[in-house]
Amino acid sequence: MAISLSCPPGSQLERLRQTTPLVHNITNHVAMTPSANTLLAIGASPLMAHALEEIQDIVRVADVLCINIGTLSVPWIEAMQLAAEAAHLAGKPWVLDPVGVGASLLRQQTCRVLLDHQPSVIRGNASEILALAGEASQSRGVDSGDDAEDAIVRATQTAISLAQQHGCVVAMTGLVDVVTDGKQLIRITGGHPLMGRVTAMGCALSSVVAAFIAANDEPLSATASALACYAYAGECAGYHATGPGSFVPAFLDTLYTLDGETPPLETRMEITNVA
Ligand SMILES: Nc1ncnc2c1ncn2[C@@H]1O[C@H](COP(=O)(O)OP(=O)(O)O)[C@@H](O)[C@H]1O
Ligand SMILES: Cc1ncsc1CCOP(=O)(O)O
Ligand SMILES: [Mg+2]
Repeated sequence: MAISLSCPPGSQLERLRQTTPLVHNITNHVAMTPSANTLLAIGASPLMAHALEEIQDIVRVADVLCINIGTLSVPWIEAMQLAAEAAHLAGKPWVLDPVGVGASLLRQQTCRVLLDHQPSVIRGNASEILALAGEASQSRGVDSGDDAEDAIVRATQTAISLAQQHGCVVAMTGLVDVVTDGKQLIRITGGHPLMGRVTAMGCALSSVVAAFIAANDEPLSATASALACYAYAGECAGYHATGPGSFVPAFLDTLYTLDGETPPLETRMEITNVA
């Protein structure tokens, strides 16, 4: 059953721009600069910080936290745990990006502990969503190997179960994106294959999701809006680009010029009830 969003996506982007949320990122070495540039382009304020000694101060001052496990080390894991706990206790929203969780035991154990601190949103590709739930996946390092139609169908069910189990929103991205809170499922179309040929596009998206949920009250529709903006910008940039090199500046420029008048992002969304 298709229903309309309670809050039009254009106004969610507008609220982001009006409030300029401060997004605290504990992210990987690859994604730091791309994520900061992406947040600035869309209208949020990035802050990268991972020192254990300052992590609670940073959580206190930031509007939202995004934890990305892409390049783990033990001191960073301690900081991630402390940050997630502090955010949860302070009632601040936080996003988990389980980069390459199927690739190592360390990543799996880290995610298990982080999940105890109740993320608001989990954002990953299909292989990461399957691996996070302890299911078999064709994980290929940080890239998804579960892009075939049957794998996506299975991973979508897993995303719904994960959302129900952890009481959070799960965003699973790829050729098609799905967002669920375990009750509703929103399918978002758009984007461009070049998005898979540039590193840290998913990581930066997780940070953008964080900015949207900080600026808006309802995490399910805020996450869907973030994904719809991203998909729209990716599609436009892909149209103008001749390859991954020219895609990146075109993508940042499109995010920067998105506004409330941008063609109906809600037309990219199809909503169904699942529970
Ligand atoms: N083949 C594709 N066609 C359209 N959009 C894509 C494609 N692959 C990835 N994307 C988009 O790229 C962004 C990052 O998603 P994804 O590649 O799944 O993340 P990750 O980089 O973490 O694996 C999402 O907005 C997603 O919709
Ligand atoms: C290549 C790589 N290796 C460790 S983290 C990382 C970046 C992954 O970025 P994304 O998940 O957005 O593709
Ligand atoms: Mg990723």
